[in-house]
Amino acid sequence: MIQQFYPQVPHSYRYELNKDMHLAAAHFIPDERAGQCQEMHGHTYFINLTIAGDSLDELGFLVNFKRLKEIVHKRYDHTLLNDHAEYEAVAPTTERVAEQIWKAVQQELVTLPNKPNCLQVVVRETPTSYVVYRPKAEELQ
Ligand SMILES: Nc1nc2c(c(=O)[nH]1)N=C([C@H](O)[C@H](O)COP(=O)(O)OP(=O)(O)OP(=O)(O)O)CN2
Ligand SMILES: [Zn+2]
Repeated sequence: MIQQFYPQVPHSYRYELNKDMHLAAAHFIPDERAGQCQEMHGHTYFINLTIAGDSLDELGFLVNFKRLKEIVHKRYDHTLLNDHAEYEAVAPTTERVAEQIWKAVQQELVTLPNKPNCLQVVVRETPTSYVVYRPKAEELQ
């Protein structure tokens, strides 16, 4: 079980859902300024998604927890992040990973009739390092 305190996102939506997950992935930062991180190495990434909205679907879900896991975990678990198309031009830093996860999740949410939004993505790369990604208001539906 994943237990961690996360930063809160201020909002006025009626419902807020949080989904934790973790996945194993390798990466490297192809720049000599990255030091040791230039070498391929692995992490267990811990991810938290915050989804919010004012309406639920016919099942009473903001969005199915299982679908959120599929979008992120299925795509990245046991992969080399650098191999993914989204990291062809930019390195898979924790910041970029959080941003790409937000894009993938929000892309799904805009297809839902109840129109939830992903307000925050937290990606923990190591026990001492994590990133919080929050979209701009104009990127939300
Ligand atoms: N802003 C960023 N800085 C660093 C990133 C990153 O994605 N964004 N990534 C790395 C490395 O990939 C590394 O895996 C993580 O670095 P770090 O947290 O320094 O890892 P340590 O376990 O060595 O941390 P300690 O707190 O010193 O034990 C580097 N920087
Ligand atoms: Zn790393």
